[in-house]
Amino acid sequence: MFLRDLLRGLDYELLLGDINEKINTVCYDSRFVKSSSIFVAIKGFKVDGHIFIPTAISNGAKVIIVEEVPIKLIQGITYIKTDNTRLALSKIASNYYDNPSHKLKVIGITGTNGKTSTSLILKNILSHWGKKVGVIGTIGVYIGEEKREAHHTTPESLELQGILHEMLENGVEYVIMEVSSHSLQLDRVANTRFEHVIFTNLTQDHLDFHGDMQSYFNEKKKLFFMYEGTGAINTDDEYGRVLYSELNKDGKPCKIYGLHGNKDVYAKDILYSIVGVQFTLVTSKCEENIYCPIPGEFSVYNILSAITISLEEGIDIEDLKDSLSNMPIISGRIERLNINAPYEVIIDFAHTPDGLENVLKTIRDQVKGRLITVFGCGGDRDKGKRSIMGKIAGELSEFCVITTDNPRSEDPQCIIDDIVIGINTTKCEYITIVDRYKAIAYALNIAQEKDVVLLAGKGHETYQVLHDKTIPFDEKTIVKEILEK
Ligand SMILES: CC(=O)N[C@H]1[C@@H](OP(=O)(O)OP(=O)(O)OC[C@H]2O[C@@H](n3ccc(=O)[nH]c3=O)[C@H](O)[C@@H]2O)O[C@H](CO)[C@@H](O)[C@@H]1O[C@H](C)C(=O)N[C@@H](C)C(=O)N[C@H](CCC(=O)O)C(=O)O
Ligand SMILES: Nc1ncnc2c1ncn2[C@@H]1O[C@H](COP(=O)(O)OP(=O)(O)OP(=O)(O)O)[C@@H](O)[C@H]1O
Ligand SMILES: N[C@H](CCC[C@H](N)C(=O)O)C(=O)O
Ligand SMILES: [Mg+2]
Repeated sequence: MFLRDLLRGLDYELLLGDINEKINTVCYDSRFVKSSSIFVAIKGFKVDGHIFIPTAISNGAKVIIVEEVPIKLIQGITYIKTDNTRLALSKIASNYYDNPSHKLKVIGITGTNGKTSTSLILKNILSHWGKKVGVIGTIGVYIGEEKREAHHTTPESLELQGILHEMLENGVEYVIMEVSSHSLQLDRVANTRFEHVIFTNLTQDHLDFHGDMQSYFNEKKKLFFMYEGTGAINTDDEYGRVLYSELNKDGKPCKIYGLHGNKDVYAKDILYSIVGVQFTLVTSKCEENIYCPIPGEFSVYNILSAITISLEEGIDIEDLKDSLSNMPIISGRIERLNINAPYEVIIDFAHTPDGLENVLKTIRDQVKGRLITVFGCGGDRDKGKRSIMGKIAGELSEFCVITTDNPRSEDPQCIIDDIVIGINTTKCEYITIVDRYKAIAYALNIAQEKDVVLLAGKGHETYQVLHDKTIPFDEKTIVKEILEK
């Protein structure tokens, strides 16, 4: 492959060398550079990738893409300068893999909560319809039914374009992709063509990274300048309404969904139970009974967004109803464990104030005994959400066990102290136990007939990230192990 082909569509300045250079691979990490690579130097949050240029060259890089002109340019090496190397990486990666997103129908989902859940609902609908589907998100990457682990919710552009290319080679027609705000800010999804996009909601999270809600919203909004088909927006959400009014002004095709007021797609006569939801779906063309075995009001929102896109794609309503009623459980999303005990244990990924409030309210209505909540908050992430989550858990539970989530580089006790500030504003009884295994054991030990124990925050995760290592931590196995003892 020639460098000139990889640079197609990119604004750049040739500092030295030749754009007819032959290239084998593209890298943004000097440690993975091989002979005849392009090395893209990225100014990171921790280090400036420009300092690794000499290492990249000694590892075989023939082309260096920079934001800043290096002090010394070496003859025989091609140097390209561009304003934003993360953005350049996305362009080069898309060209390298022959722009796979242009040959796929990529559906992007953004919002604070509900991306993973919605992506898996949509995957099931499209698969049931007979399509081969790819999914890229928090739980992993699916190519059809083959599943792989993922390090990010939305991968770096080079990996993303590689995955899209592989999906295309494997006969995938539709790709459903969670688009995180980090990925929008860091140009991981730039130069990707989206067919449809979904906005689920926006509530507090990631303010450690974005600073404030407006900046967080501005990143999410970027996805809505990247689609060619339809944008589906939850306008029960206040940020969804702002987004819709901005797009409407520009005449961009979008459909709104929700539970309240005038919507293109909405639900009425909703019946909630611990095993699922039932409602009447109303659109301009139909009024149909829908059942889906995923509980909670938030699930109705996720289902409505998936329906909105499915109808845009022309899926037959009977097909749609059939796939929704046979929906498998979503791992770690309000998942009831199959255990031999007089009480229930539910695992959920709620790790934001809104997510926790939603899941607690959903369970609250169904609990005949006490609701015992075991939760913590992640380290090195938005500190402001901790006391809010403490208050919410305290207001909606009979008892809380405050413990560790993924502490990362922080002291777990300090994270717990932040949560305690919030729970102390409520009347809820609680205990703090740093060790999450012991915290779960404590909750199961005090649980009585008809109680529900909610383990919130880790959902599908099978590990715990401590300051110096990642250890196996699978809550489903742990609960069974504790009950067997
Ligand atoms: C905050 C954030 O997103 N950081 C991302 C960012 O890292 P960074 O800027 O700190 O990178 P850095 O370590 O300073 O390195 C700068 C450059 O030097 C290069 N380097 C570094 C060392 C070396 O020896 N040689 C070398 O070339 C690096 O490869 C990099 O290109 O660029 C990296 C490369 O793409 C990402 O892996 C990294 O994700 C980190 C690990 C991360 O944890 N991100 C999370 C917060 C994230 O993205 N989460 C969202 C989900 C959020 C949600 O729930 O909604 C996600 O999409 O996963
Ligand atoms: N539409 C929704 N609105 C609010 N809360 C939701 C919604 N859907 C799911 N939740 C709650 O939020 C938790 C996370 O849901 P999900 O994993 O689908 O979100 P996500 O957007 O993918 O999160 P992440 O950003 O961590 O990838 C769930 O376990 C549930 O408690
Ligand atoms: N995608 C989310 C996952 C959080 C999961 C929770 N268990 C935690 O570690 O905080 C994030 O990176 O903020
Ligand atoms: Mg997710």
